[in-house]
Amino acid sequence: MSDDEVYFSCEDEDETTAVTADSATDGKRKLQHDSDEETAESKRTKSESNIIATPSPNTCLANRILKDRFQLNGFRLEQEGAITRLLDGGSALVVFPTGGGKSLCYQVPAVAFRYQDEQLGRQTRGKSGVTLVISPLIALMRDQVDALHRRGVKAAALNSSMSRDQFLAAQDDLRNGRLDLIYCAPERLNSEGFISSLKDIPGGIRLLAVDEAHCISEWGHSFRPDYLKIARFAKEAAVERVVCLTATATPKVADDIRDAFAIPEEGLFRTTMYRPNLRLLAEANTKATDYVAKLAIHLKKYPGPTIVYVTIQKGAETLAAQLQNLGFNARPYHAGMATPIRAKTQDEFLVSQNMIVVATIAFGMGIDKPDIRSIVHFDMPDSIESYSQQIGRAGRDGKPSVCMFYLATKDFYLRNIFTYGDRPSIRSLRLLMQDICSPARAQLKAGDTFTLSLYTQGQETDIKAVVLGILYAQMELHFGLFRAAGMLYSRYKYMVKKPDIVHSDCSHAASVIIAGSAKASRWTHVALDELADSSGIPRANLVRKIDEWNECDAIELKKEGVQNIFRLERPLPSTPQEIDDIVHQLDVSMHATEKQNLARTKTMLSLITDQRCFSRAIADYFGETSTLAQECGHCTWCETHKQVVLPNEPPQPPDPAKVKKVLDKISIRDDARFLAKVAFGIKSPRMTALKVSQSGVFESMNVCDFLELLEVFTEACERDGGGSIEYVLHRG
Ligand SMILES: Nc1ncnc2c1ncn2[C@@H]1O[C@H](COP(=O)(O)OP(=O)(O)OP(=O)(O)O)[C@@H](O)[C@H]1O
Repeated sequence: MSDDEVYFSCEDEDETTAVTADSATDGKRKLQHDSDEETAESKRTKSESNIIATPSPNTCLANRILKDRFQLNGFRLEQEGAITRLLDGGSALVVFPTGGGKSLCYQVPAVAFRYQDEQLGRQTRGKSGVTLVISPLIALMRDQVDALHRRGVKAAALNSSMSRDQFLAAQDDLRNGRLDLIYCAPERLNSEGFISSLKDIPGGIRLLAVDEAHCISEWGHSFRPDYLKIARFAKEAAVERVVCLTATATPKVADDIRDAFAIPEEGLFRTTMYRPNLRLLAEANTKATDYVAKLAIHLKKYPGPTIVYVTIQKGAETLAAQLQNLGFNARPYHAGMATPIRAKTQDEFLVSQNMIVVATIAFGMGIDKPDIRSIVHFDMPDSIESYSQQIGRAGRDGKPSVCMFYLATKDFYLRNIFTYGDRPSIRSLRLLMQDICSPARAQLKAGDTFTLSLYTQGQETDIKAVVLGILYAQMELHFGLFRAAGMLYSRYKYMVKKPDIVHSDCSHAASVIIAGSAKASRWTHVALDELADSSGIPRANLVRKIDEWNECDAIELKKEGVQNIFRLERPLPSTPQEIDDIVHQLDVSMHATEKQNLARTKTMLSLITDQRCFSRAIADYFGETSTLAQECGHCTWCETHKQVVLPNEPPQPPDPAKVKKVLDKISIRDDARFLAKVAFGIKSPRMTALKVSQSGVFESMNVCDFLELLEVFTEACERDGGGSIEYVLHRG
């Protein structure tokens, strides 16, 4: 089908055009900021469509595109409302469960803008702008782009898995207005180059679609700091309208998303998570239980395609092997496995009638298999959000399916490893701030840039990469210290493939590079910073020259040593007091995150152990005002009216002999949290450097409560004069 084969078959085409002109002008060229006029307008549209059966012109256009371009017969529940709102110029928050059809909510408008513009004579061809989709999942981007191409929609993704040629072609298409949709990961918004290239798109960004939008909220279960920058970007790039999409948003998270993107209340489109065909079962087991034997009985009783969720990669491998030994067609799946093996497992699962995938959370996103008959939680998920998303993968064909949750006290150990492992010690935060605010950087002014390797800094300060990312986002967004401006590579090396091009290049940059490079046996190494300093040619010009050779295939290029670039918004803090203030505030915020994660585990536990219907509890958690009865009739509570009780297996108090052994083996006294992590079994960069795992004391006190360990080791550090300060989290 060609571009132009989407026709308007509304009964009255003239009216279509006339009303479209009205509504589209309202939302033109700006983010909708909850103006009274627009609120009234969209309310009127909603209530009118209830009274009169005639759909609005934009609804007509959306339906036509759905049918002609996507070959689908009609919209599901709230899709039409959300898409119409976007085409009317408003922004929206779409909360549909997994598989609910969120993607169409931006794909249909992305195709529609051109037709809207042509109808209105508003834009000339190729200047209808683009829909920018921010998605964290590269595999999902690829699948969606392929599916859109099959439907004749012009879409591309910009991501690290693409070849250079694909990347350049996509950028060229984008610059020249040949794309309806462009996908990228949130991290790309850290690149000043990418952001400035978006400014030149003919017609601008008509719609910004933010997938997995719950990641923007610090209350969400998977907060990602780069998401906070998307809202700032939306304002600065004069994005016309925004659609945020998520499968899980509590009322608090939904409010956060709406606040960040100025989406008024009527822009929220939520459908229920409730699935009448899912039986939600749970049982609690004691330490003495043979969990694998129990699982085997369950899997025999409920055959069919099954996903068994576990928390850690090793757990997936071990359990899959145990099930194979028992004769099941079981396979592991986790992010640590090679991509071709993962792809094979996924492909086989999609067509299998009896396969069991033992997986970490890495499995499931984008899997749209209708006949998954069973989901098992062998370990406790991190939140109700994750639980509901995972059970939502069962029974999409509407047939009865079973979800089993095995609860045990061992689950808390793993959850605590994540929760406590993510909190850096005061020592780490202090080292971080001292490194950032080094005397050399104290000379820099607002607008100047500095570079550093986050990898090296993480190692030196003993902070995990993901946590470092959160801390940097806070320094950027809460303290306004600097902005991430992109990345550069500290080491370049090349092999000449077309000597005629390289050696006949008589530009100044080329001769400086050729003269200043050092040839080893295979590769020629270029020390760019030194060359830039000695030649006076800006580094960027040297990089451009090397990239130019690479783009015309004259060289094979390798870039190494990633450095992050930051542009200062104001001079960095220089006095110890200023630095200490920031350290303290960062610690307070990390403490709050720790508390939130503990509360999330507790809420997950209550869902299973309270005396109430599981389905009702999930609906209440997400603030659904659905018509679901007080009891669903098909969960463990409704079926038995017996409470699932967690066995009373409390942690053991720290054994002084074991504490002494840790202190004997590890001489560190400036970081009590580090010692508690060693004893509990939480890895950290400093531990790897000191080879602590070979000391015989790593994980030696994993039966204890982490906070009790922290108290004991804090006392030991104070006694031994290490001066470790830790704010111990109070219970309750
Ligand atoms: N109106 C519709 N009619 C028929 N099929 C639809 C409709 N809307 C979506 N679908 C189909 O439903 C499936 C799931 O859609 P989609 O991938 O957009 O869901 P999603 O909400 O993004 O799910 P996830 O949260 O898992 O990413 C797709 O195969 C899609 O083609």
